[in-house]
Amino acid sequence: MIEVKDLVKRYGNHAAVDHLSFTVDTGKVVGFLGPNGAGKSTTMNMITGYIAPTEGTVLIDGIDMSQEPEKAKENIGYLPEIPPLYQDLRVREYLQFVAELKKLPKKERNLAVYNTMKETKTKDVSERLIRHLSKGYKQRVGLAAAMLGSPDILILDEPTVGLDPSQIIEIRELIRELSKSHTILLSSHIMQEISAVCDEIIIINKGKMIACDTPDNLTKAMMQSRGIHLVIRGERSKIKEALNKITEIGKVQYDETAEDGAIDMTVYTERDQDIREKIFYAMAEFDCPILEMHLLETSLEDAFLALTQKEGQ
Ligand SMILES: Nc1ncnc2c1ncn2[C@@H]1O[C@H](COP(=O)(O)OP(=O)(O)OP(=O)(O)O)[C@@H](O)[C@H]1O
Repeated sequence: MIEVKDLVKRYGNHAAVDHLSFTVDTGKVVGFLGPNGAGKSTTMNMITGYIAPTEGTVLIDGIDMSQEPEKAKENIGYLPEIPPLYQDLRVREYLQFVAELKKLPKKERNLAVYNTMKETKTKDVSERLIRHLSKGYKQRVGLAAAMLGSPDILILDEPTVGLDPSQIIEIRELIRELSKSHTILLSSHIMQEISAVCDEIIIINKGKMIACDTPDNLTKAMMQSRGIHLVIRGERSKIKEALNKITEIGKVQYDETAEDGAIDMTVYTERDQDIREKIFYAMAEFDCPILEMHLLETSLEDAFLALTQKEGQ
């Protein structure tokens, strides 16, 4: 479990992280989302004990990172945005070296390296020089290094940045697999990325938390209005009269005529309300058959942009 309480990091007068508090419960995969410069890496560096906070505390399974850093770090595997790989080492050599750094007992190292290579599917490249690996494989090796020592908590900073679409899918699948046995905090600036694998999403901007919820709830909560697209046969005046009966409707946007004698439009409700049945009965009362009706869903990407743009202005 990760507990972040009132965390602040100042560089001069600039607060890169500004009173941030959140919890990542054991076994959960939490996405840490924000635009470039939002403070994600700075926060992760404080959680993993790489930099000290200006204010606030980080508890890893109840152990205070600033009071007992060695003990707190024992249970964390960290994949920084740019993994510090030694380009001139072979994959197995590098992982052996990391195992030594992590003070794994000598007789356990070979098996630990073998197991992490198996889990991260890097066995095939174990004897290759790191400099000759593709970006996707380098990321896997970074992940393997983070996993050595079997930490329960994995902190992954933008693990798919710079990868091509097929490599992104592979890393995403790997994270999904790891999520079965780890607590994971994963950062990204791409909403789609995070919603695919996370139980919960924390959105930060300018060092502050602006939202924290499940991907679904976040989408719902962020929908300021819900659109319903309609194609209705009938006179415009009659349709307008019918719609006037539905008090929840905020705005009606008429589009091009869909087909002869039919009106194509989008109606918006002010809140997250489903008025499809009301539309059905109102149109039936005015003898205006509904030819088409469907909800326009707000995507998580839209919600994220709306949030960060609003905050960023
Ligand atoms: N060592 C530093 N000295 C001064 N300012 C810094 C330092 N490290 C980070 N910052 C500033 O703190 C803010 C947050 O940076 P951070 O790298 O944490 O953002 P991020 O969300 O990880 O962004 P990105 O996705 O671009 O890596 C930025 O404005 C950055 O310029």
